[in-house]
Amino acid sequence: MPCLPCGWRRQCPDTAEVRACGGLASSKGNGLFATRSLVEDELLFEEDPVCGMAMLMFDDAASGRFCQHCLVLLREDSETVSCLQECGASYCSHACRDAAKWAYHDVLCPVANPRWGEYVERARECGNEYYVLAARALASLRNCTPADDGEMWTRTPWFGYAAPPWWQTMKRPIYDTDDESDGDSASQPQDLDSEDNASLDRFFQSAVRTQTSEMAEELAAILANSDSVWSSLLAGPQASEALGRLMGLVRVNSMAIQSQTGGDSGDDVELAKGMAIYPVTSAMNHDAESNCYVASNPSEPQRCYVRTRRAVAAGEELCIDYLSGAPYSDEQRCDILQHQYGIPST
Ligand SMILES: C[S@@+](CC[C@H](N)C(=O)[O-])C[C@H]1O[C@@H](n2cnc3c(N)ncnc32)[C@H](O)[C@@H]1O
Repeated sequence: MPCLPCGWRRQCPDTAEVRACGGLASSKGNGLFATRSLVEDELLFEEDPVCGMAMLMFDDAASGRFCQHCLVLLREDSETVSCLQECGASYCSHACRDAAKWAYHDVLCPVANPRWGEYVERARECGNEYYVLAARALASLRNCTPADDGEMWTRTPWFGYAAPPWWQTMKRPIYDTDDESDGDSASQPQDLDSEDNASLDRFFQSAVRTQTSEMAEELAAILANSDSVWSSLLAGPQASEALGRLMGLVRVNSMAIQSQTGGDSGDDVELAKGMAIYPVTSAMNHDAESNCYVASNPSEPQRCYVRTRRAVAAGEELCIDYLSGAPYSDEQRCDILQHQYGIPST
């Protein structure tokens, strides 16, 4: 297979560069910095997701109505293009079908590979579409040549992206003890002390690791015939760690995307939700008082546009608000930032 440009490698625009946050901010890892002064509402750059990873979140009702690759609405009067294996996936154009096929669909098609259908079903049972995004990311590697040496993870084109083990990016669920509808409130222990909590946390993390290990084994089998150069990522005892870090990468770097291509308001608004990883945008750290924001255009839902909110000096870090526009209380925001992203409350 020819070595085609790999979307994971970050190609910065001339307005910005990725580098380590130094000094007191060094615990943030890398960040994106302005290479020159910028004016208010300046378009810094625009980009598409790496390997075209827009996807629907197990939303069967919506999935037939939106392009499976770019999430644009498939209008009744417009021509659609179907997966050549006839798995039911529809696309808005040949370009989208080809892009999906190149990135992941020729190996991750439930007709070409029935084990893939089973994997998606398991991901759905786990209520976790990150497993699907992680699989797409791994499948996309077959188009990339590994860097020269080092252990396999350091040779991936996403080496350098934040990738905590994903069991560190989630909080043990707390079930609603007020909800008596399931009659199970007696099983919810009240007044746990810190030792009980720590023990339940350990139990939860170990269950997540076991689940990840099973999914890694399944994914290794699915990719076995297509992904030989990279198969060692999911081989041996390190397999669950590798998938766990990839899941963590997906969890802390993906952005919600939304397609809204019906009427402006009322019942005829069509909504589809997806997630995607943007190579350069994913280098941007969070700031509640951010100097930049991410905009999108409903007719091109997967493309993101990063713009300044205010004038920015050369050398200043460029940040976005990770939870911008989300209807969370201050307490919920702190909780999500801390548990999902590992960002301490200020
Ligand atoms: C999308 S990545 C941002 C780029 C990342 N710093 C890197 O090195 O690739 C999100 C991760 O960056 C770190 N991060 C982002 N904003 C932060 C902040 N305000 N304070 C501390 N860490 C932050 C957290 O580890 C978070 O999970």
